[in-house]
Amino acid sequence: MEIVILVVVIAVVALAAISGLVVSGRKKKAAPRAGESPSPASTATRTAPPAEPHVGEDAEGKPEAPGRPVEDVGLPTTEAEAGAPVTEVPAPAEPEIETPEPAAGRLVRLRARLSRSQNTLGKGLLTLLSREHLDEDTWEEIEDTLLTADVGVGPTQELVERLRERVKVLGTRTPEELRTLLREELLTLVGPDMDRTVHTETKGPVDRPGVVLVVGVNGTGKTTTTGKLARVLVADGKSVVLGAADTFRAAAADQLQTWGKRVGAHTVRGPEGGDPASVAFDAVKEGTEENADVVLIDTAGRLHTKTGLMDELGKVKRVVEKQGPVDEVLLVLDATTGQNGLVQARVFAEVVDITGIVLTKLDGTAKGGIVVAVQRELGVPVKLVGLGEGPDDLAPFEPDAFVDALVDGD
Ligand SMILES: Nc1nc2c(ncn2[C@@H]2O[C@H](COP(=O)(O)OP(=O)(O)OP(=O)(O)O)[C@@H](O)[C@H]2O)c(=O)[nH]1
Repeated sequence: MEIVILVVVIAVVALAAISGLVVSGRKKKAAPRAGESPSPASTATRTAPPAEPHVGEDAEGKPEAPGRPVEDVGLPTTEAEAGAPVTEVPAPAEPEIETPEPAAGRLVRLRARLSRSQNTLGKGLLTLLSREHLDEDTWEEIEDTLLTADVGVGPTQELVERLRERVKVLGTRTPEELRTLLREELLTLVGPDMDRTVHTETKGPVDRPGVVLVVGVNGTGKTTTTGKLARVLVADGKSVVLGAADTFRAAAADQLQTWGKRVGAHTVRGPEGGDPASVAFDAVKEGTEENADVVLIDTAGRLHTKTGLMDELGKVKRVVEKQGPVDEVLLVLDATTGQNGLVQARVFAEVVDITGIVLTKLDGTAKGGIVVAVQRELGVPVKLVGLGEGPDDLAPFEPDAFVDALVDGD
C-alpha cells in the first residue's frame, strides 16, 4: 500500500514539473524578441498586453533598428500645414499713448520735494537771524550759508547788506517778521518780474511751428528734459515733433524717440554720426508739413573743444533759421554741479543766444542758490526746473513758490 502511495506521489510531482516547463516555454515564444518592433497594424489589432521586458534583455538583445532621425520627421511648420484653422498673429502692440498731467498743477505736488532738498538754506538763515545778538560773526555765518548754497558772491553781498539794514530798522524781531523779511529779500534776488514763458509759438502770423532748441552738456538731463517738455506741451493740447540732433549717440536718439512715442510725438532722426544740422532742418521741415505746433530739437553737447561746439551748435541754429527764426534756446544745467554749471553756462552763452535756463536735478541738491547765480551770470531767466526722474517731474519755475519752499521748508 505504501509503495502504491509513493508511486502516485512521484507520478503527480513528475506531471506537475512537465506541465510547468511547457507553460514557461509557451510564454517565452509569445514575447517578441528584443529589437523586434511590432508593426503598426499588429499594434492596432493586438488585444493582449505587450510582454514585460526581462532583466538583461536590453543588454543581450539585438541593438534597436535605427529610427528616423529628428530632421526626417517633418513636423508641420505652420498651423495651416497642419490643417489647423489659420488664426492671424497680432502684430506687437504699439506702446499705449499716455495722457500727461497738466503742468499747472505740478508745483504743488512737487513742492514737498523741493522744500525737502532746500530746507538747509532757508532753515539755516532763519536760525542765524533769530540769534539775540546779530554780531559780525553771525553776519559772516549768514554770508557763508548763502555762498555754500551757490548764491554767488555778488548776490550774497547784496542780500546781506539789505538784511542788515532792515533788521536794524526793525529793532526787536519776531520769528514771523524775520521769515517775511527773508522771504521778500530772497524774492527780490530771484527776480519776480522776469518773463519766464517758454516761447513755443512763432511770432506773427506765420505758417510754421514754433521751434525750441535744447542745448547743454551731455549728462545734465538734456534729452530727458526735451522728453518731459514734449509731455508738458502735449498736455496743453499741442502737437509736437521731436528732432534728435544728438547724432553722436544712437542711444540718445532712441531715448528721445521713446519719450515721443509715449505721447504720440513723432521723432525725426538721422544716421548715427550724421550731420546734426541736417536732422534739425528735417525736423522743422516735417513739423511744418505735419502742421505741428512745436518742434523740439535735442542737440549734442560735448564740451571737449569750444570751437567744435561752436561750429556745431552755430551750424544747427543757422540751418534751422533758413526756415524761420528759432523761438527759444533752452540751456539745460545740472543744479548739483554748482560752479561747474556756471562755467558751462558761460561757454554756451558765447556760442548761442540762450533765452531760457532749465535747472535739472533740483531735487538732488540743497544748493538752490544756483538759480540766482546763473540768472545773474547770463541775464537770462530760469524757466523750468527738473524735480525728479518721473516723466512729469518738470515744472515751470515760479519765484514765489520757490522762495516759499526755501523759507518754509520743514
Ligand atoms: N533726480 C533727477 N534726475 C534727473 C532730472 N533730470 C534728468 N535726470 C536724470 O539725469 C540722467 C541724465 O539725463 P539725460 O537726459 O540722459 O542727459 P543728457 O543731457 O541728455 O545726456 P545724454 O543722454 O548723454 O545726451 C538720467 O538718469 C535722468 O533720469 C531731475 O530733474 N532730477
